[in-house]
Amino acid sequence: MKTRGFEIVSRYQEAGLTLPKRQTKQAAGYDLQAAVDMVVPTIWKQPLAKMLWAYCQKRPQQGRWAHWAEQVLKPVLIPTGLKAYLPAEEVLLLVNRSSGPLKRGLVLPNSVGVIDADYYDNPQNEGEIFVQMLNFFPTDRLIKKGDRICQGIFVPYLTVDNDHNDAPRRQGGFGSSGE
Ligand SMILES: O=c1ccn([C@H]2C[C@H](O)[C@@H](COP(=O)(O)OP(=O)(O)OP(=O)(O)O)O2)c(=O)[nH]1
Ligand SMILES: [Mg+2]
Repeated sequence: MKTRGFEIVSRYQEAGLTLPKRQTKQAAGYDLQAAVDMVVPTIWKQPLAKMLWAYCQKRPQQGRWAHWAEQVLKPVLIPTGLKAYLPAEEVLLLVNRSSGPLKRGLVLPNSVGVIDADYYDNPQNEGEIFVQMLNFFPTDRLIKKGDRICQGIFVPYLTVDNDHNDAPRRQGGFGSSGE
């Protein structure tokens, strides 16, 4: 019987990913790994990126620099290649590892990632879990495939009285329900 768990999404079936594990007997969190190598640029480049960005707005032919500025100004979205199934009355919370900021300067700009039960197998991206990251250390950080980037904790959530939720099923993530 399936209750809650992680699965590998279709596009990473052949990528040799491993499912998240708890590292100690009573660890609450399942450590999620990066599915690919990815650079998280230092936010120290942001003042420069901001200037370049403004410059490029006036000169659209500078597309390459605009692209560079955009990469530096936005959090990086790290694919995990995973989706999670869970009961309707539970949520999977993505939280940083304590060593993330201390040893690597890495933070989740959304603080806690909320993975809803109806995100699983959604029509847009199959429910693939992404981790947002910013790097406040002064140098770029290379995250390697297989690095443990955050931890996922399954928890029950509560609803208010008379919660007649007739909203549709989730179609995607990151703003899919509108602004
Ligand atoms: O760190 C995160 C946070 C969210 N999600 C996915 C799962 C979640 O179910 C969906 C929507 O997240 P949330 O409700 O927090 O974001 P939103 O900006 O409100 O998007 P939406 O309008 O789609 O609800 O995006 C991730 O993959 N990683
Ligand atoms: Mg939402």
